Amino acid sequence: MSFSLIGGGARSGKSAFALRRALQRGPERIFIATAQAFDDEMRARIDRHIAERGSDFTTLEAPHDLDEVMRRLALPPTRPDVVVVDCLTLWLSNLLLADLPHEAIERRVDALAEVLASAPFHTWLVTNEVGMGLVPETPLGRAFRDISGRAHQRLARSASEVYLAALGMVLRLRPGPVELAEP
Ligand SMILES: Nc1nc2c(ncn2[C@@H]2O[C@H](COP(=O)(O)OP(=O)(O)OP(=O)(O)O)[C@@H](O)[C@H]2O)c(=O)[nH]1
Repeated sequence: MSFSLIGGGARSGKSAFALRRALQRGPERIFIATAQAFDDEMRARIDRHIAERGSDFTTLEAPHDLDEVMRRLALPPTRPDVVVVDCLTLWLSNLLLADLPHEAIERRVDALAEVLASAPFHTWLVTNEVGMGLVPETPLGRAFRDISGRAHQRLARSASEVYLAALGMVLRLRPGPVELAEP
């Protein structure tokens, strides 16, 4: 079908925007989280998100196998109306931290782009726009920045819509012309 890519910085409102838009689709909604709760602060944050979503979405967790989970969802009998993936960048960092070679990660991004574009439901793919600050000090940080940037270029090529959340607004980059919306 088609997918929307939405990026932005931390607390830019990108996830809330994607969730609101997803609510406008059919009643079978799935939320796929790629985050893992490694400490109490993250656990509390995740619990808040779960409470906010309430019963509007069925939650799946896919910190490493996002591409595989999307492939399975695209097959009958599972047929959601809409899927929200939050977020691409954490999935990429999970793969990097699992020591996957960079080329293998890029192949998985390709596979993800293909399944998102062909799935029989719409997907909102949330991501963090990284790389606009200082050059990261560590090789791992630099690899993450580069892999994220390349993944965004790849995914934007296949996305039917692309949005950027910044300065408390959501800017629609595709389809043009540029449009402003409340975050
Ligand atoms: N494991 C897990 N993670 C979740 C769940 N719900 C949300 N998350 C994670 O929470 C993270 C987003 O939370 P925040 O850090 O508060 O949001 P943010 O990206 O800084 O802010 P926004 O730009 O407003 O979206 C995402 O990485 C999600 O994967 C869940 O049910 N389980």
